[in-house]
Amino acid sequence: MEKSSERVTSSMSEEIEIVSSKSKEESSLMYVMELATSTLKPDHRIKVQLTWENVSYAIEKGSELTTILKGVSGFANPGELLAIMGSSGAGKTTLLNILAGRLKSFGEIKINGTVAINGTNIKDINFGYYSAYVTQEDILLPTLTPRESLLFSSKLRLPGSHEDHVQRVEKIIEDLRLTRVAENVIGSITSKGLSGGERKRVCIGMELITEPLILILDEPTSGLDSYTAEIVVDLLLEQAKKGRTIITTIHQPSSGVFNKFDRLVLMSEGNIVYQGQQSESRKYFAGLGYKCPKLMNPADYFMRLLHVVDRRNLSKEESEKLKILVEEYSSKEPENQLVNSSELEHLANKSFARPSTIFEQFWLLLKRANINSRRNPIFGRVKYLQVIVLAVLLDLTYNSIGTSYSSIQDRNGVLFLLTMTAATFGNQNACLSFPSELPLFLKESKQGLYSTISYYVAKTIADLPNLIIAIFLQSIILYWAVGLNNYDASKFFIFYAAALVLNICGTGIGYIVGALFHTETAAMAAGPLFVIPFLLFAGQFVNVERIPIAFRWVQYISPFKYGFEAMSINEYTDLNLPCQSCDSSDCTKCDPVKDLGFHETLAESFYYNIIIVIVIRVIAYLLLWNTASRAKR
Ligand SMILES: Nc1ncnc2c1ncn2[C@@H]1O[C@H](COP(=O)(O)OP(=O)(O)OP(=O)(O)O)[C@@H](O)[C@H]1O
Repeated sequence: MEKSSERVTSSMSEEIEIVSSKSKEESSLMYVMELATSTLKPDHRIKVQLTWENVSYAIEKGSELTTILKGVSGFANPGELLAIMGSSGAGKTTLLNILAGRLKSFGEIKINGTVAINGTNIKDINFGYYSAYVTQEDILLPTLTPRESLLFSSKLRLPGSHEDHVQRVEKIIEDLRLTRVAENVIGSITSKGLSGGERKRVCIGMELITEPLILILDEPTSGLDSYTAEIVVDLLLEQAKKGRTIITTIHQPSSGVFNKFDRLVLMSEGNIVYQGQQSESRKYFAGLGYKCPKLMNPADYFMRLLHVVDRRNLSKEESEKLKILVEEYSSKEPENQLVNSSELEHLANKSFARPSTIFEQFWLLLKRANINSRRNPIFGRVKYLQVIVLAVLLDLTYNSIGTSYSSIQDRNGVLFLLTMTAATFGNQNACLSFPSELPLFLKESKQGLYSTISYYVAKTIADLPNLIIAIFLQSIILYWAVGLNNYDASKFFIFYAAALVLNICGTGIGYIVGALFHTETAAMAAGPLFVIPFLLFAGQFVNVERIPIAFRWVQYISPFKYGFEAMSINEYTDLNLPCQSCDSSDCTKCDPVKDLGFHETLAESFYYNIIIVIVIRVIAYLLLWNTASRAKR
């Protein structure tokens, strides 16, 4: 929310004001006109140098202080690709995240030092306006195509007409050589789709949409074969040639990839032990007595040189080696920065113009969620398969249930099985699909692209059509075949409405579990715990009048109790069933609803369930909002 409000602060008048304070050459009328009418992306002619000075990162737990970064300094120049390498646990990702402004002192984490662009501390400007960050994991919606992903990314980030966005996206598709796969569904590890390299290029493309002047990437080649890794690095070099400042951490580059870096930062145990031109690195280490064999990949050699067996307990040999490397690096003449930050243009505190109102955001998210919901097998094919198989199974088992006394057990069985499956299928499906979308939501929410409410309402609405159709199909297939109450047409529709509300409840509980547990596996494991108590006290397993007093309250908040009750009242009203002991003369009519211990009317059971649906959805929203707020810190 904070960031999105920052985004609004930019206005055309501010842009013009900023321009007027610039050098004579830049404030030519043409330039003013161009900026004033631009789509408010950073001006690509500005060159940005990123510097960091004496950056330290420590974790203070009581009296124990663990220092992860030990006061490191350095710079990244425009037009260059800077690679940060080092042994595992050296502090590469920590440094990268500090440079990207993603880590702040908080609680036990203490961060010191300054990070600046063109001499301005990144804390004093909206760094997100000038920079973009590509995470190590590919955060994408697997159901979308690259073209769709880029188009939504463009529309959510920048203002402009549909044609502007399409043009921008097509240019990126061409630049990132994604034309051949632009219409293919992205897919994921479990569902076939784009290759790892193609997915990574889509991720980079989604960040390049705003034409950032600084691009920061966390291990963009991890998991890729050496050839694909080279393609990705080539693309980064192309972006650097356009004047961008590119910083990336990288794990084990092939020699082909290594030789492409312009500059190199080598880290060990929170220290920088080399910083300079990549082409000079072999010579530098050879000068210290660490000569890389001619036929060996220098990256492998440096990794072996910097490797330590146990970070907390360095051997004597490792400590001595590290001491020499750190001392030699400190005594080295400071590297010529090539671009002096004082010569670079001072950067103003600009923000992106707000691309859309909350309703436009909602509309865009609804369109995206709709595509996702239509193509998502969990909410699509799997859901239909679940309900159809269940309906056919019930048809075959209960076929023409009849109106004998024993049909009461069968009717209760059918209705409760439907209640149970609504709870479990809905819950499971949401537990599987909701957390899988969470990383993208959190990333975009952190970038301030939209509000949690826009996302949540769009997602909730988009998931409904499949549910409405699937439950209708299920009801049609089983209602008459099983032989449920056929008194009049309203019976079927009330049954359908109760089943639908039950399914909406089941899905809603899945959203709660997903928002609480964040990963599919954890949500799937925890999911049943959130439905079993409500099912236990829904009236079938234990007569509601016999529920222990301590647990009696559970039935009042159980959506499955009210759903089962609504279906039972609908089923048994206007249905003449004989009593068990009926001997024709003084036969009293059976009352299975009363036998189940239900007291509400049909309207009341619907009313309470609708309130519960709303409460469940509000709880899921609050949990999601809380997760998003925590991720923004
Ligand atoms: N918040 C934290 N709490 C505790 N330890 C942390 C925290 N953040 C980082 N560390 C530790 O700091 C060290 C450096 O972490 P970092 O992720 O920066 O290493 P890295 O060089 O990127 O390693 P790798 O290549 O294995 O990803 C690691 O030992 C990590 O466990």
